[in-house]
Amino acid sequence: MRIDIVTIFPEFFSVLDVSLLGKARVDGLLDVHVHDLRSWTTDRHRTVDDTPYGGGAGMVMKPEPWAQALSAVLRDDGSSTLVVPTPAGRPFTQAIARSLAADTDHLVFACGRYEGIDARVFEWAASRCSVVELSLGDYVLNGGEVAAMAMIEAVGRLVPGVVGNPESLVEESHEDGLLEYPSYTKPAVWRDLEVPDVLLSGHHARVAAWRHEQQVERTRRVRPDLLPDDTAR
Ligand SMILES: NC(=O)c1ccno1
Repeated sequence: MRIDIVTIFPEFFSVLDVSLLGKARVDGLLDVHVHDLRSWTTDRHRTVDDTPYGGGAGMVMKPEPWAQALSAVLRDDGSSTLVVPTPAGRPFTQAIARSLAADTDHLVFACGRYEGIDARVFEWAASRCSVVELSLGDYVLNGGEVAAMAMIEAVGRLVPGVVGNPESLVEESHEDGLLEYPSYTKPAVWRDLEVPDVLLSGHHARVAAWRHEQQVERTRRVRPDLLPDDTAR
């Protein structure tokens, strides 16, 4: 999978050189390129923003640098997906992460700052690629970079080969519509707190049943909204 990121803070994404995603880049599983939006400005001050039409506080990102930048990174065949992290987007979920990891091989992240990017950029881009506006949650960040980083990690880790043991991707929160069960490791007793006996029983069927019960109980307690209506909440 190729990932292009357009931002005015390219240094923000140096973290993509470490850990699993960093190794995936070295292994050629992820091909990540970070671009400075200001590379596509033409004035001495490398201006990327201006005052909003209609008035209001803050500044809006100018359309032309974005159009130049996206023209340089979007594929000509329309196969790119432009991801716009924004609080005004659809909620980013594990299902969306799975879909992006499985169905796209080129993601372009447009990281806005200030009050956002001139809306015409996305109208223009929609004739050249799929445009998806996605929100990390119902809160506002100072820009799209933190959200893009989270989305890149959530999608990148699902690309085959990035996570060493694919089994570890299966029993995770939201993979089956439930929150994950609690996990334990040695010692069996720690500060007078014991690991549940069933996990020491070696009885795989009982362990599996207990873990599912824990998932349902935790989901009912913490995220009842995730449970189907016909499940007793
Ligand atoms: N909630 C979000 O995804 C977001 C992106 C930029 N600011 O907030």
